[in-house]
Amino acid sequence: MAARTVTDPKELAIFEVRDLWAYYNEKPAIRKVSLKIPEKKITAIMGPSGCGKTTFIRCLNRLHELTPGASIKGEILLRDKNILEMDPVLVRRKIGMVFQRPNPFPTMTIYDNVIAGYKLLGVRLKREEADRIVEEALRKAALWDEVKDSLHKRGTYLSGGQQQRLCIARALAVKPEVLLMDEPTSALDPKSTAKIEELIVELKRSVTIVIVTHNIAQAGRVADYTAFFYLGELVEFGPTSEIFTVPKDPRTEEFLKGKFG
Ligand SMILES: Nc1ncnc2c1ncn2[C@@H]1O[C@H](COP(=O)(O)OP(=O)(O)OP(=O)(O)O)[C@@H](O)[C@H]1O
Repeated sequence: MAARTVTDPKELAIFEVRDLWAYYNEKPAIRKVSLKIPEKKITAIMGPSGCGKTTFIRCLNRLHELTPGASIKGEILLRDKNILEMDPVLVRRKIGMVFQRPNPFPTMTIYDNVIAGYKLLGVRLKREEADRIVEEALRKAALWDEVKDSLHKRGTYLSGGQQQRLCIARALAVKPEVLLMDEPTSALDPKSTAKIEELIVELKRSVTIVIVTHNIAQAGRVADYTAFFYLGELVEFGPTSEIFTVPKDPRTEEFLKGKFG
């Protein structure tokens, strides 16, 4: 069945994915996916376990190809430039990622975690500049007030929810154009989850967000657009309000009713 890929024509697409295939040892996990991801919006990638959600977003910042035996075919245009032909380090600077489990660098302080991206890129920052970047990123991640007096303590001293916001600050510090989030709240309690969801909605003013979520209610709460994947294919894509109320494909409807995975 053909995928429905509707976005409001007034929305600017930051990504245009064309005929994307992604493989593990020649076995396809993503099959001929085409979609446009709108800029400064939140797009949720939804679907049952194993349908290719994580593989798909890992293609968007070229992490997929780091898996042994993995390969990609197709085009991923970031503002008309194919990222598959760009320097992967530059791609990952423009397209940040936050993972399922908070993963601050355990031996580093909160401060050093936030500017770790610059160190990895070999960029030397003056003290005042580093201070400014750290404060700005922690404020954007809604963590500044909680940590401003303990910047030189280790990141791992924070609670799980705070650690995840620290990881968001670390990703934001290098000023990405897109933030990919792979089930960012699945390891968190409801209160920390609510705080991160609030933050995600706030962040779309400055950055495009693509979020993988198992949680249908979460997609409904935060996402402007939703893509539904099944067995590596994009089944349906459109404004969340439409996908949730009038899904065009029976597989989307079944999923939304909780009938599988
Ligand atoms: N490193 C790997 N090597 C081989 N196959 C893999 C690897 N990672 C994922 N796969 C396979 O690719 C397919 C898509 O997996 P992926 O993790 O992208 O799905 P997902 O929708 O994110 O799943 P989940 O919701 O369970 O996290 C699955 O069939 C999975 O078994």
